Amino acid sequence: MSTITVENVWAEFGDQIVIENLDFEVKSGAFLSVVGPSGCGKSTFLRMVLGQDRPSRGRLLLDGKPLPDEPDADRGVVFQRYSVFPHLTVLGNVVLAYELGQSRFLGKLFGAAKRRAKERAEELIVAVGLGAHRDKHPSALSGGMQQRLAIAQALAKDPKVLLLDEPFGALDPGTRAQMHALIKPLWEQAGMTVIMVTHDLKEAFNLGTRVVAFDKVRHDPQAPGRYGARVTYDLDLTREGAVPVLGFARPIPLMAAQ
Ligand SMILES: Nc1ncnc2c1ncn2[C@@H]1O[C@H](COP(=O)(O)OP(=O)(O)OP(=O)(O)O)[C@@H](O)[C@H]1O
Repeated sequence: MSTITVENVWAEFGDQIVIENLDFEVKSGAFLSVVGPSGCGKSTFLRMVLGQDRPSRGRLLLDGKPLPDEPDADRGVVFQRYSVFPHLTVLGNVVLAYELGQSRFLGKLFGAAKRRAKERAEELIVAVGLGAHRDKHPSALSGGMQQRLAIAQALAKDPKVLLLDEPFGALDPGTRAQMHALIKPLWEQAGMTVIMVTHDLKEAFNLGTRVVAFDKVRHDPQAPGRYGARVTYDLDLTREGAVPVLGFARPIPLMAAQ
């Protein structure tokens, strides 16, 4: 199980409100796509779920328990540009990620556990299509291959929740399509809950079981930071004839919202 509850969550930086009052639940095993205009707080939301940022108000729960305030093995993440370790091979990078997931403080495994780490890393490298490249260093990999490596690293921790922040944004359309074909079965097999931030609506709908749009519904021209983004659309794509739960097609002008 890996249900995420977003309970009255706000993100405020000084007097700038970025996110106001997000309140929804992401079912265990869902693939949630988060879309919205630039600067509306999508990455901030993802960082809060990851534990890199804290909500200024509200709570985030995983299976009913508060998510720890710092990243842990329950949560894997892939960013648009992932900083893999340049001095380690493909295999070395995935083994290290596995070791860090298993032995957080030492970051090292020994004996049978080390052998298991290597076996698991090799399975993952094959699963993401890098079997022929396991001894290469990241500098010898294309952008798409580096993202495959980043995905293998994230999966090595066997996370309950996988967070994807524009993971395919820097890839050409062909490689992007290959990555879509790769991520879907990996998600289905692992039974993880996925939250993916993307600017690409087609990608959001192709991969997601649910699409949520963030946007500001109130604007104060005198104080741009006064209002934050909320959920303006929430589409469950597993339902037949899915319809928006909330129907704000466009941001509501300040006067109309009052
Ligand atoms: N630590 C921080 N301190 C101050 N402001 C921050 C911080 N983190 C995020 N912000 C602000 O929050 C706002 C939303 O940023 P965020 O990156 O979450 O948006 P986004 O929707 O992911 O944008 P994009 O689609 O362009 O990546 C921005 O105005 C940003 O400056």
